[in-house]
Formats: sequence, C-alpha cells, structure tokens
Amino acid sequence: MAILITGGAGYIGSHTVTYFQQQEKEVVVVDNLQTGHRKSVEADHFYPLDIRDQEALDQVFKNHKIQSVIHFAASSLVGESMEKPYEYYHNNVYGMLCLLEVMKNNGVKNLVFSSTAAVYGEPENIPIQETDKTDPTNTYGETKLAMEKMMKWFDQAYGITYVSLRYFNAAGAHEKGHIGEAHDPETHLIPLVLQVPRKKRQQLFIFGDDYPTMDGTCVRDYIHVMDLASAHYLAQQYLVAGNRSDVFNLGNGNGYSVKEVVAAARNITGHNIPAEIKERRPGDPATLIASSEKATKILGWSPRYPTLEKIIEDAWRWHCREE
Ligand SMILES: NC(=O)c1ccc[n+]([C@@H]2O[C@H](COP(=O)([O-])OP(=O)(O)OC[C@H]3O[C@@H](n4cnc5c(N)ncnc54)[C@H](O)[C@@H]3O)[C@@H](O)[C@H]2O)c1
Ligand SMILES: O=c1ccn([C@@H]2O[C@H](COP(=O)(O)OP(=O)(O)O[C@H]3O[C@H](CO)[C@H](O)[C@H](O)[C@H]3O)[C@@H](O)[C@H]2O)c(=O)[nH]1
Repeated sequence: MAILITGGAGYIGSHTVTYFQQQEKEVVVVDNLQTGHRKSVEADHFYPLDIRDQEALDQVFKNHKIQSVIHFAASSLVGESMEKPYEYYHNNVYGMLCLLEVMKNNGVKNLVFSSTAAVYGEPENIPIQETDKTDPTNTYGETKLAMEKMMKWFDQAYGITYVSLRYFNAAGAHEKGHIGEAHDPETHLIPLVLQVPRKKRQQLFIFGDDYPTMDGTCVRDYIHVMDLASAHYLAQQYLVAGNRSDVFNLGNGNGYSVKEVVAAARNITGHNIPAEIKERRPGDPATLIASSEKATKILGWSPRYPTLEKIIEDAWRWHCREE
C-alpha cells in the first residue's frame, strides 16, 4: 500500500518523501507547487494538483491503494498570514476539510499532520508541553489549531485517527546536499544567515536585542529536518498499529539565541557574517523551547542530529550546491 504525501515537493515534505522511500515505502505526492519545487521530489507518483480540488484528489485515492496520508500542504508564513487571512483560512482550513472528506469517502483511516509551535502563542512555561495552553498570536497558528480540532471531530465521527506533530524551528538539509530549504521569499533565520556568505545578501538583520534572554535576542529550538522526517515515519507506524489519536511536540529541548546561530554560522562558513540590530519583528515570542518527552516515550523518537553545528553544516552544504 502507498503513503500519500501532500506538499511533498516542499521543504519538509521532500525530505520526508526521501525518508519513506528509504524505508521501502511506495510514495504518492500531491503538490500544487505554489511554494514547492518539482525537482525536489523523485516520488513514485507525482500529481501537480491542489488538495482543494476534491474531484481530482478523489481520483488520486482511486488510482492508488492509500494506507496513510502525511499532510504538509499549507501556507505557512506568519507575516503573510496576518495580511491575508482569507487565503490562509482557505488554503489551510478548507484544504484540510477537503482532504478529510476525500479520506472519509475512500475509507482511509490515518493521518499525520504538520502542526506548529505557533499554536501555543506566547508560552506560559518553558519547555512547552503538549498540555500547555494553546492561544495563537497569528492567523497562521490559528488555522493550524483549527485544523487540529477538525481532525478530532472527524476521528469521533468516522474513526480517522491522527497524529498532530507540532514542530518547533525546522532547519538543516539532507546530508547528501541534493535537497534543502528553498523558499522565495525566504523568511527563516538559518537560510537567511547563510545567504550572506553566499553573497546573496550583504548582512543579516537581527530583529531585536532587548528580549528577556541571555543575550537579548530571541531563543528558538532548532530541529533537523531529517529528524522531523523520521518522526513522521514513526507516527505513521504508530497509527497503522492501531493506536489512538494524539498530539506531539518535536524539538531538541535546547534553545539557541539569534546571536548564537550567527556565531555558529560564522565558524562553519569561515565568513564574518555582518549582523545589524533592528527593531523587534511583531509577534515574536522571546523564547520557544519544546519538551519532546512525550514523542520519545510514546513514538520512540529521538533526534539523530541534535546539535546546532550539524544542522547548520548540512544547511550550508545545500546552500553551496544551490545556484
Ligand atoms: N518550516 C518550519 O519551520 C515549519 C514549522 C512548523 C510547521 N511547519 C509546517 O510544515 C509544513 C511544511 O512546511 P515547509 O516549510 O516545508 O513549507 P513549504 O512551503 O516548503 O511546503 C509546503 C508545500 O505544500 C504545497 N502546497 C501548499 N498549498 C497546497 C495546496 N492547496 N494543494 C497542494 N499543495 C499545496 C506547496 O507547494 C509546498 O510544496 C507546513 O504545513 C507548515 O505549516 C513548518
Ligand atoms: O532575518 C531574520 C529572520 C529571523 N530572525 C529571528 O530569528 C528567530 C527565528 O525566526 P524564524 O523566522 O526562522 O522562525 P520563527 O521562530 O519565527 O517561526 C518558525 O517556527 C515557528 C515555531 O517555532 C513556526 O512553526 C513558524 O511556522 C516557523 O516559521 C526569530 O526570533 C526572528 O525574529 C532575525 O532576527 N532575523
């Protein structure tokens, strides 16, 4: 039976496709290429379509025997989501509704979902646990929380079980360097930092150095994209084994400040990456660090590449190969 991966041509999706193929799984990818890249994905079957086209999506389920769905397809830029709530609700929430309906109609019973630390909003506790309050501070996080809630009710009504994976900051690239993070525009810290030694930008702007952190810059929990990929595989196995729906954080449990990321990138690239302090970016919490104990205990997940150095080294290898 095949695994359907929506958004499989995107950053995290393409790494997960590779991981499932390494586990000898047949993979079917659906992606409308709005931010993904056709060349990033060598799936057994590729459908360039929008998940909101229910008829076309239904045909994909008819063409293959789908065991599970891994759902990455979404719009995911925090800033853009604040300017375009209609587009974000339409793509993310309506997109999920279409997917669940087609799964229901085709009797497909399990779903692994890309959620985000953004569902928590401003955290009350560090490290953040799955039982902590969810109160998103942006439209993007709100749509992801709405999607989590939809899955709950579809589970109750039709027995579609799900695992929702709340990732913290995805970063790094496949060790081979053939796929990596290629967003346009890029908004994520590590690829932006690495654009400086690649001469694609002159300097990095650090958004605020007056946060209540050790050096005043924001602290994040960076998680290697291949560790996210392995978590999706374990989650899919967990569901196929008949376990119940659940929610898991995915992070390393270590926080690094923006200045620490820049310092590590200077070491790895040998480039004196100039960085200038600017005003805070609206909506940025000071510190986001995950407790992933639950994923370790229940899914048996443990990150293979937990160090910031390894994450940046792999990202750097990819950026050096990219045109
Ligand atoms: N990158 C991160 O740090 C991060 C953190 C937490 C959660 N996430 C979530 O992980 C998922 C993947 O993120 P990413 O960074 O790889 O993003 P991405 O933009 O690289 O990948 C998303 C993919 O989905 C496709 N897509 C979007 N809407 C679609 C639609 N309606 N129909 C078909 N395909 C569609 C895009 O073309 C793209 O290939 C997203 O759901 C995102 O919200 C990402
Ligand atoms: O040019 C830049 C870009 C980012 N930053 C800072 O670097 C940190 C990380 O920023 P990113 O944009 O790389 O990541 P975010 O923490 O804002 O958000 C990411 O992780 C979140 C969960 O932690 C959500 O999942 C979200 O979708 C995903 O983009 C933030 O403090 C940000 O202010 C800078 O200083 N300069």
